[in-house]
Amino acid sequence: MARDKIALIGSGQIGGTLAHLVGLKELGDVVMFDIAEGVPQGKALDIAQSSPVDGFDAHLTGANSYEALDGAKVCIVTAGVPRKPGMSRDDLLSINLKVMEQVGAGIKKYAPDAFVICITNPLDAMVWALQKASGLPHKKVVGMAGVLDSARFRYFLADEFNVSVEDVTAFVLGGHGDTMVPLTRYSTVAGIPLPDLVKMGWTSQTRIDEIVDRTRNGGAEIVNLLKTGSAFYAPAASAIAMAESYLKDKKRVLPCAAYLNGEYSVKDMYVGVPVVIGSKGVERIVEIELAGKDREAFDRSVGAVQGLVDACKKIAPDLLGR
Ligand SMILES: NC(=O)c1ccc[n+]([C@@H]2O[C@H](COP(=O)([O-])OP(=O)(O)OC[C@H]3O[C@@H](n4cnc5c(N)ncnc54)[C@H](O)[C@@H]3O)[C@@H](O)[C@H]2O)c1
Ligand SMILES: O=C(O)C[C@H](O)C(=O)O
Repeated sequence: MARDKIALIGSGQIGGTLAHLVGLKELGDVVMFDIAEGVPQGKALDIAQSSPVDGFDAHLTGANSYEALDGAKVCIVTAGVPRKPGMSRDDLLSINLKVMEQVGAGIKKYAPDAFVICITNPLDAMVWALQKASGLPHKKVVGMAGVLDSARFRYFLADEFNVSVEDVTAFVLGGHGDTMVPLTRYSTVAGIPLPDLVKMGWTSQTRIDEIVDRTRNGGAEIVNLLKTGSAFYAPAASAIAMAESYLKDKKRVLPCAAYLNGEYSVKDMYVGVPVVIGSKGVERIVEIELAGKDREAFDRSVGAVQGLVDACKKIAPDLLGR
């Protein structure tokens, strides 16, 4: 059986980690694409040379031309620039918007049947622009952020309770920015929601509030430590979970930036909500009940994403006609 082709558009920190994970997990053959000459070729060769040691079979190549995407089953987009200390993700909007226009055109021409996962920031606006620029169906274009933000929340909670990360579930919804919404009511240890764990004396509301705050600032914490760029191991692992659910039709329920057309009372926008990912792409939007403070926080977050999408529309009005 021929292996699936996975195209990684952007071969920087996340792109390289993605290629390595695709190999280690034997998810398919990899084509790494970048505008930097030699970088995708060098990384692909380096990772290919690790395959005899780790015992995986995958064909890895690098390219500087969009033709290399031809026939890709999955495209994962990290092309663009990351932020540095003192910057917000939103500061990347105008530079990365131009990149999304180029990448969208490349995908439209060479990989129109692919499942596309966007990672480039500011995420919710960039996945919106990428869908417009590529013209692919909404259910085949999705953004990665919620899996990462929820993984951070899960990790901090597991650490707080001194339990396995495997037994902690969490959902972080909304936009991938300072307004993201970690949902305590839908976050659990072995099925026990966080508010019940507070009542049981496992922790205090103050500690939960501190963990929520750390989760919201999880990206900036790493940017400030690295100084030269942003997180890449956990973001790559998160996108791989989404790609794997598509390739293996696992139908995992994952928080992703998905296109909403009325769900959650949001129209024509990508925002983080739980979705089912299977072989058809985003197969279902899971509409959970949001009440009180959670609903207010979600609406505030949607407002922030709307502001970024409006900025995209101003900078690139031609995207709207697509
Ligand atoms: N959604 C998330 O949760 C999340 C998490 C981490 C990082 N990010 C974002 O992902 C993006 C990539 O992060 P990184 O750490 O891999 O950055 P990086 O700088 O290491 O890699 C980006 C790559 O994109 C390439 N590139 C730039 N313009 C391009 C173009 N027009 N066409 C093709 N390639 C192009 C660069 O040459 C570089 O190799 C950033 O925007 C970052 O903010 C998002
Ligand atoms: O924080 C960033 O700029 C990168 C990414 O969005 C993250 O959350 O790690």
